[in-house]
Order: sequence, then C-alpha cells, then structure tokens
Amino acid sequence: SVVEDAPALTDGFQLVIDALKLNDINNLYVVPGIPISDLLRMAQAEGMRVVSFRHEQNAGNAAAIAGFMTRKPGVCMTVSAPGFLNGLTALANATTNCFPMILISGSSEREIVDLQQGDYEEMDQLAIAKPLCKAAFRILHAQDIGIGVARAIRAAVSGRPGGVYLDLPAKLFSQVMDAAEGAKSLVKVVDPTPAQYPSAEAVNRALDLLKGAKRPLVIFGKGAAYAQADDTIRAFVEKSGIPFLQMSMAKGLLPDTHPQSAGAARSLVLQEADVVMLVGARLNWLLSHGKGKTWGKPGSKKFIQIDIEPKEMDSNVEIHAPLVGDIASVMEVLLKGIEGGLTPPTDWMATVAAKREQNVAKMAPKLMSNASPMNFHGALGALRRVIKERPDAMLVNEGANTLDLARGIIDMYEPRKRLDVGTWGVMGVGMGYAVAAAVESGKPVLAVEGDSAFGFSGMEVETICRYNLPVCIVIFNNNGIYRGTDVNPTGGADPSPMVFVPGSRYDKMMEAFGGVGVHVTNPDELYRAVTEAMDSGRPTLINAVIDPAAGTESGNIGSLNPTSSVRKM
Ligand SMILES: Cc1ncc(Cn2c(C)c(CCOP(=O)(O)OP(=O)(O)O)sc2=O)c(N)n1
Ligand SMILES: Nc1ncnc2c1ncn2[C@@H]1O[C@H](COP(=O)(O)OP(=O)(O)O)[C@@H](O)[C@H]1O
Ligand SMILES: [Mg+2]
Repeated sequence: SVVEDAPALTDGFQLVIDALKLNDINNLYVVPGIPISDLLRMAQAEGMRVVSFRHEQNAGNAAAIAGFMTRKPGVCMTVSAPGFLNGLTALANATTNCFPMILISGSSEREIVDLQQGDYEEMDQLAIAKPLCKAAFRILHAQDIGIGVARAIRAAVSGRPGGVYLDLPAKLFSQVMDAAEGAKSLVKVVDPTPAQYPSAEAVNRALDLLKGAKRPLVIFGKGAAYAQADDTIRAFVEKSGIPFLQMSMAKGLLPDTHPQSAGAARSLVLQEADVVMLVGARLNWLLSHGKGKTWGKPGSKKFIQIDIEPKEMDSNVEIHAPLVGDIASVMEVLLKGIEGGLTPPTDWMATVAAKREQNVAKMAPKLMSNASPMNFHGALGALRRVIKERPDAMLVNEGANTLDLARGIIDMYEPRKRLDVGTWGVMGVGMGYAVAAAVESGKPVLAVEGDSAFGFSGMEVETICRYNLPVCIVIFNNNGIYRGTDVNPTGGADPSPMVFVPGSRYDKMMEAFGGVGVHVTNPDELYRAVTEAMDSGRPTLINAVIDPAAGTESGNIGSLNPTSSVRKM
C-alpha cells in the first residue's frame, strides 16, 4: 500500500536525540518550555534521563559538574531568551572552571530576529553567548544536526575543557528528512581528547629541576582530578617521595591523610619550596598569582607546570619547565623518568610532616567543641567524622566561612568527591551540583551550605524530592551572610543587608515537599541526623544552628574587599 512504499522519514526532534545518544550522552539537565517541551518528552520516551529543574542556572550547573565528573559534556537544555540567559552564568562558570558542558537553547526564527520584528522571546542568543564560552554554533538545517552536535561535543572536551553554546531555532525541530539520509548525517566523534605527549626535551628539563631540588613540592589542581589518571599520579607521588598540596576540588586525588600530604602545612611549603610542580592548577588568585609574601623570597622558586593549555604558561610568573600535554600522558612519562633517578627528599618531607602534625594537633581540640549554638569548628568536626566513615559519599560545599573552614577541616579520601565553588567562588552552585552528583554517581550526597549560599538555589529541594535523590543538605544557619550579627548603622527599622530572619527553619522547606526536615543545635545531634540521612538515602535538610557571631567577614578572603579610607564602617 502507499504507506509501506513511502520512504521512512525522520525530523529535527529525532535527529537531535539520535545525535546525542550516538555519542553516549544519556542525561539531560533541563527546564522545559517552548520550543523544547516535545523534544524532552521524546527524549524521555527514548530512554534518556531528563532531569527537570526549577531554574536554568541550576540545570546548567548540574550539567557542568556532570562534565567534570564524567569527562563527557554535561548537557543543559533551555527555552529561548530568558531561559537561555538564566543558563549563561552556568555556561560561563563551566568555562572558567574548565568543565565540559553544552548549553542547548531553543531560539527564535532567524528571519524575524535579524529584521528585529519582535518574535516571541526574540534575542540573538548566539552573539550573546560567544564571549562567555569556548565555542558557539547554530544549526539551521536538519541534515546539519549530526555534524553540529559532533562539533559541540569535540569543542567541549578537547584541549582545555569548557562550555559550548549550541543554538537550535524552533523551526529546525519540525524539519523532515529521509530517515536513511538522516542516519547517514549523524557523526560519532572519534578520539575527541587525544593523548598529547610533551617532547623529550621538555620532560628532561623538568626532570633536571626535580632531581636538583632540595625542597620540591607538587601542587595538584582540579585539572589533575579531571584527568582521571589517579593510579599514575599516586605512583609518581609515592615513588618520588615529594610532599604535595591538593587544591580544593583535587582533594581526595590522594587521601588528605596521606603521609606526604602537606595540606596542613600549606604556608610552610609555599614559603620554603625551591621547585614547585603545578599539575592541572593555575597560578591564579587561589595561589596568590605565584608571587608575594605567600611564596617567600622573590625569585626563590623554579616552576614546572603541566597543562594542556599552552597559553597558561607564564600567565603570572616565569615557568622554567613548561610541560604542555594532557596530564595522564605527561605524568606517565615523568613516572618513567624518575625510575631510580630521583632521591626522595626525606629531610624536607620530615620537616613538612612535623609542621603538619603540629598544626593538626592545634586544630584537634577545636573540632571537639560541643558548644551550642554550635561554632563552625564543632559542626565541621561532626561532618569530618561522617566523611571519614563514608569516603565514597559526594561532598558539595559553598558559603564563605562554611566553605573556607570546611575545605581544610573535612578530609577527602577519594578523587572527584568534593564539588565546590571552584575558580570563580560563585554562590548558587550547591543544589545543581548536588542533583548531578546524585544522578551521575548513584552515591549519597552531603551538601554543606552556608544559609546565604543555599538561598541562591534552594527551590531545587522540590527537584531533589521529586526524583527522591539521596541528598542530605546541611545548612549552617548563622542567620546571615558571613555572620548574623550585623546591624543597620542608622538603627533604623530595616535590618542590615547582611542578615536574615533570626531563628529561621530551613528544614520546614524540605518537609513542604515530602522530604525529611531536622533541626539540630549541637554537633552530636548533627552527626546522628546526617548518619541517619546517609543510611536512609531520603532527601533530608538539616537546619544546623550556628552561633551568629561565629563567622568572619568573607571567610578567608576578607582582604579582597575594598575599604573606604574616608569613612569607617
Ligand atoms: C553569585 C554570587 N553572589 C554573591 C557572592 C558574594 N558572596 C556571598 C553572598 C556569600 C555568602 C556567604 O554567606 P553564607 O551564609 O553562605 O556563608 P557563611 O555565613 O558561613 O559565611 S560568599 C560570597 O563571596 C558570590 N560569591 N556569588
Ligand atoms: N586532562 C588535562 N590535562 C592537562 N591539563 C588539564 C586537563 N584538564 C584540565 N586541565 C588544566 O587544568 C587546569 C585547572 O586549573 P584550575 O581550574 O586553576 O585548578 P585549581 O583551581 O584546582 O587550582 C586548567 O588550566 C586546565 O587547562
Ligand atoms: Mg551564613
């Protein structure tokens, strides 16, 4: 009959789904609406995991951290204009942190946008996205969907990973084409992250510096965690005997309790080291740009830097031995290069270990504090114990005091388990990261949130309940941004802009959506409530009361704040 003879047809909706699935992308982090609602329904019908959020920024953050965790681009899908704009902060944050992510947004018809005739949600999204991401593409014809998706995937993960924008005008989805032709138009990306080995000359230059060093130091950044070269990295550290530092999201690459860890002796090693090897860590503000009093006498250090991005070398200070390549390949060659040729700096390591033990001993009593209302140290002592007992749990962390103190107090034992505000120090990543951490890892998630930080993405507690994710949110409720004691200098009726409703009960928010809400006022209650949540896997929010006076302005980075010389605040 006529139907049987008619060539099978496909369309833009189907080709987008086929192109993503062909490239092993199965999870979508989205906010539905025109023109992507049917695309999402079809994707779900085809077995893709479609996780629907309450705000695109959180969907985008989820996609970005999924990229960091999996080395595959995390995909966020939004509607046009306002939905696209809401996703941009996450796209820019992914690019800043070198997380591979693709923001796919529906958009308005080109002919109306280009004549500025006032389309529904009209905006030239491609032009607006370009400065905020690694690459940006628009697809106008169904037969180009295969190559367009392939381009976006390769751009996101190749070289320095980052954010990519893919613009899909509404009319593209309903375009029809021959199914056989459509299948042929699809592209499975081949080797998007090729091994990139450094030259022998570059390797020897670095090995010479390491062999001549009296006080060497290795600093691992989140690039080293992302590389997933965990065994090679551990072998290099243990064969070389060199002390190491782990930046926030690299913690757990080696256990923070490792005998060569210099985490608790950070000031000493940055001051005294004579050769510093940076592995997937930029000498940016987080490392004081490699200069100033943090780094001891000017010119007292020789730097080795391993990075896939050639332009990162000499970004802040002279790099004496640049090693351009992917961390897995470079560390493999360095490991071979030190076989039998490097004498472990045992005296230096002993000096570092002594300092570390001294600082750990100084901190220990603070972590036993049973004060109620709690201070940060007492509360974090309880959470430190939970993660020690559950090293495979994911830890999400944001805030100021809540972030800065947790970073040093909660030891990590496994790679890619600590997910925090990263390079940009951006608040609001918490719930998006928590959702993706649960979806991508299947492991229980502990999200340790400042009360202000939580507020940026808190509506997603409904998303967490809807998907019944094993997320335990602990809010350090000190009634404010940094602290809860600020006052309005005029004594007027309005509260200080830095404080919130005193005695607020965030746990009631979780109960509103069927999750478990707990209110705790001491570390023992906190420990028990988190343990119960991690055992049950039930969405849980614990309102942990912290003394409003316990914090400091901006945590550890108060010095970045400009202050008035004419007016004392
Ligand atoms: C998007 C965004 N907005 C504002 C800030 C400024 N900011 C803000 C608003 C912070 C919240 C600190 O309060 P908290 O309650 O989360 O943490 P503590 O009370 O424990 O210090 S930390 C910080 O740098 C930011 N980093 N990112
Ligand atoms: N697979 C990889 N191989 C080499 N370098 C990488 C790889 N993945 C990411 N990088 C690099 O790692 C660095 C990460 O640095 P950064 O985000 O500053 O880490 P941190 O904040 O933890 O110090 C970036 O410069 C990025 O180019
Ligand atoms: Mg606070």
